[in-house]
Amino acid sequence: MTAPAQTKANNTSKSLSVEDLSWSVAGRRVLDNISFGHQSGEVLGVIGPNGAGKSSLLRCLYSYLKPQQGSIQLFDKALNQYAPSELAQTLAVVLQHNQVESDANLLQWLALGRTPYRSWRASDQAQEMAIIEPLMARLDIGHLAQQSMSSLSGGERQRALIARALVQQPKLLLLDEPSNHLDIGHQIQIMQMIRSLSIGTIACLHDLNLASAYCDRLLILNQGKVHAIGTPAEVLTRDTLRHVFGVNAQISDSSPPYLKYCFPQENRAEDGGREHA
Ligand SMILES: Nc1ncnc2c1ncn2[C@@H]1O[C@H](COP(=O)(O)OP(=O)(O)OP(=O)(O)O)[C@@H](O)[C@H]1O
Repeated sequence: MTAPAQTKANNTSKSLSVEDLSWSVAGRRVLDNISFGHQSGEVLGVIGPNGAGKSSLLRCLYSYLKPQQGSIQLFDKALNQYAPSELAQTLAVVLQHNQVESDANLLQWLALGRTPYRSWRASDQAQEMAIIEPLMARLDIGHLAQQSMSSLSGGERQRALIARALVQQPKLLLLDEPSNHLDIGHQIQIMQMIRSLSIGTIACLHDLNLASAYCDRLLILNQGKVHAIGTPAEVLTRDTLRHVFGVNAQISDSSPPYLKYCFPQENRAEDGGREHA
């Protein structure tokens, strides 16, 4: 696998700061006292087993869910102080489930990503195309420009969604499973592209090898709590894999570390002590 670029975090300035965040639903605490910072420009991967709270955390970060406790500062301003259009110029989100209800063709649909920047005057189409066309080329969807959104394959639609998020020209990108629906070639292409962006990214990822290869730091969530946060080499340990994910794996000494799973798994979670109540 391609070695990652050097760290993207350009300095110690924070784009996002989360303090003591908790969110409960139906009497259950799904997110429990979460605190972390995101450095400007860095790629932060959020990993953890199914149900750990990754998507819920992301939903809090783009203001869809309102945590009952804690604070979120986005570029030094409280998230709940952002007006909708200001937030759309600051954050772009790609969700895990990528259904798109639209009869528009890809190009028309991508142009809607410029809505937060449009005034009452006619939009500047030439300027919008200068933003959209290079992104279509970069995401390998230029040949689909005239095709209707409803006819795209799952992988094409996923790349279209990422392009649409970037058309917004956000300062921070939130991605929930960006490699969903993608073949391995496009998974690597997307992760490499994310690394090459000048803006920072927070991405929920299930593939720990992709996360290790392409993220500056990883935040491991387990049962709604931060289990660990640090570089892939710091947090991807055999103990964590066994206790959080319930798997046995060999971890290379290389940087970033590469995981090799042991098959068959003789000591799965039930025997290996996953941190379940
Ligand atoms: N609106 C809700 N009502 C009830 N339970 C919820 C709600 N939203 C999330 N949950 C529960 O909170 C837990 C965390 O869900 P979440 O989708 O955040 O996990 P995740 O880490 O993203 O999981 P996955 O890897 O499977 O996508 C799950 O047990 C889920 O069922």
